Amino acid sequence: MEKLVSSWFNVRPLPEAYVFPPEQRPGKLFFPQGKSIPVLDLGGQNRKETIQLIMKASKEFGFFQVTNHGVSKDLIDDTLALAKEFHAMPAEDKICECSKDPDRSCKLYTSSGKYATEEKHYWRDCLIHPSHSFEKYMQFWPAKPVRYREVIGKYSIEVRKLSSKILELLSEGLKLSSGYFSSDLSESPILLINHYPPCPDPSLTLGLARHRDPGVVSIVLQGDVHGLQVFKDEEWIGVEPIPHAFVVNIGYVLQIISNGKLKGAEHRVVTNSTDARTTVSFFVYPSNDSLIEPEKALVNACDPPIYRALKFKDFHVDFLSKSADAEAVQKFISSRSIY
Ligand SMILES: O=C(O)CCC(=O)C(=O)O
Ligand SMILES: [Fe+2]
Repeated sequence: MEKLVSSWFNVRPLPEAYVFPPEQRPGKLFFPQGKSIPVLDLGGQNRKETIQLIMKASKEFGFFQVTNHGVSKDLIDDTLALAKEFHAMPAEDKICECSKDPDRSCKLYTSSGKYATEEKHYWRDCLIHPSHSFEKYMQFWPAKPVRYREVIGKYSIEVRKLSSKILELLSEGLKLSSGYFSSDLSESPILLINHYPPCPDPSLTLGLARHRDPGVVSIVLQGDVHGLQVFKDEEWIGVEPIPHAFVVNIGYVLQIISNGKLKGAEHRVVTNSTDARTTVSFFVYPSNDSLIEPEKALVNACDPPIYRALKFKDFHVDFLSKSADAEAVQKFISSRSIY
């Protein structure tokens, strides 16, 4: 395997393979206070009001944070601690812990996962595995650190409940039936444990390139280190770390189902020179054979489908081949596509 950045991050200067062309570099790393993505209190009593706020945030930003979400602070702290402990292990141990499944359901990679073919590498290592079902996949999760399966198992259950709560609010806001998303549309969630070590020159490189997420929604635990940014009105907005809050964003699948009423926002990760940043992303994914298309109840003669029907696996394979290129993905999913 190519070398994990966490194994050599203190090498100086930043190697050429990580230096992005000037137009893709992060530019300003710090942003004036003021512009920020919405923060929603999910513990509020008024469900109607919560739905209005979540719909407004999903339409205008495609990104928001949630507090009072029902996942305990202790579990969040334990999860982040385990995530950091995993990436702090020696490379041989990490590789060994992620090599148990011949079908590679659990993988450790560096950069984007396309190391051999990408032009530049990202300053990031990533552990990725299915979050459910436990019966099928937990046996392939890392068994070291020793509490990994116990803590990440509990976290997977709680964050999945939170995703269902959020999807219930969104389906009500879209006037879809209750339980709309608790179907094959949310059957195959995955977890990514991202790690961005301190970087010798954060102004020249990226932790993750500008992208939209592929799934229904993503729920990200970003800890207390800055780095995530959202592109809004032609500028990058930093997502302020709020202790124990989750960052939620709309993925392509929900954009397609809602026929563009809700839109995924482009985001990226910048690095810093002093603090390692470890984050946990939970992606709500449909099963591979789910048909993803604009929901019939949301289209009509005046509002025709702007996306075509695709099996999730076909969309996903294509997405992975062109994830950073929003225009290419848009072309592929468009109802006017000539594929
Ligand atoms: O690490 C982060 O803050 C965000 C990660 C992300 O965008 C992703 O996993 O798709
Ligand atoms: Fe993302």
